[in-house]
Amino acid sequence: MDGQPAMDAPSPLSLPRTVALVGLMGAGKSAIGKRLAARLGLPFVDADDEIERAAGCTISEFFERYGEQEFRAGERRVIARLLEETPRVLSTGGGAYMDPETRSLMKARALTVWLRAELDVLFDRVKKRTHRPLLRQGDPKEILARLMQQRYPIYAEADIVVDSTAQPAERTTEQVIDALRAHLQSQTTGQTA
Ligand SMILES: Nc1ncnc2c1ncn2[C@@H]1O[C@H](COP(=O)(O)OP(=O)(O)O)[C@@H](O)[C@H]1O
Ligand SMILES: O=C(O)C1=C[C@@H](OP(=O)(O)O)[C@@H](O)[C@H](O)C1
Ligand SMILES: [Mg+2]
Repeated sequence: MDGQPAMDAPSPLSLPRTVALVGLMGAGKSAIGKRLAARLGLPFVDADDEIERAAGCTISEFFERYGEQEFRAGERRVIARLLEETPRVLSTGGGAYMDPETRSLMKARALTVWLRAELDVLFDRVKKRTHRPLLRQGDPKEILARLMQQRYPIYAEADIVVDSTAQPAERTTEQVIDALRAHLQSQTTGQTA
């Protein structure tokens, strides 16, 4: 049996669609997405990186030069393009799923996973970073709390919800894989996840 998987080893996941991570700033979409892609042997793409590449400037510069509305339009175009590619792991920016057009495209073309996190966890992860323009418009913790109120009911429309807690990122990645497996299983057996 050398080189054979153990009898109880889970089978590799076969993903019919791109897995798109949604959630608030600091939820770990970028960090978990990268690990998830490596674990699943899939390409990884971060929509924010693609926007920066396409625009030739940082997200902060984009916001300064053109404003949030233009950013959402660029984000919409970039995500639409990425969703035409073969299945992969796609980390979106926190506002992407709030855009009705982007959201309906993601619902149609991707398996969406909401990384849900509590305020203190989010704040702890974002407080030392300065590259998120929305968090520089006032007190970052208050902004996050307000965005939680506005966005959590919408993020809840995602196919799968996984709690992103103050545990090692590898553990959260495992939980996403388990949740994906359960969801795909329920789809084939006709149960609800
Ligand atoms: N358990 C964890 N899950 C996800 N990120 C974590 C975790 N622990 C620490 N971090 C760190 O928190 C930050 C999360 O930010 P990021 O992945 O950019 O979030 P998002 O893309 O959702 O805004 C990263 O610097 C990451 O390394
Ligand atoms: O929540 C948002 O509206 C945003 C989140 C950011 O991405 P992360 O969620 O990856 O930080 C980035 O897209 C931009 O600063 C706007
Ligand atoms: Mg990110």
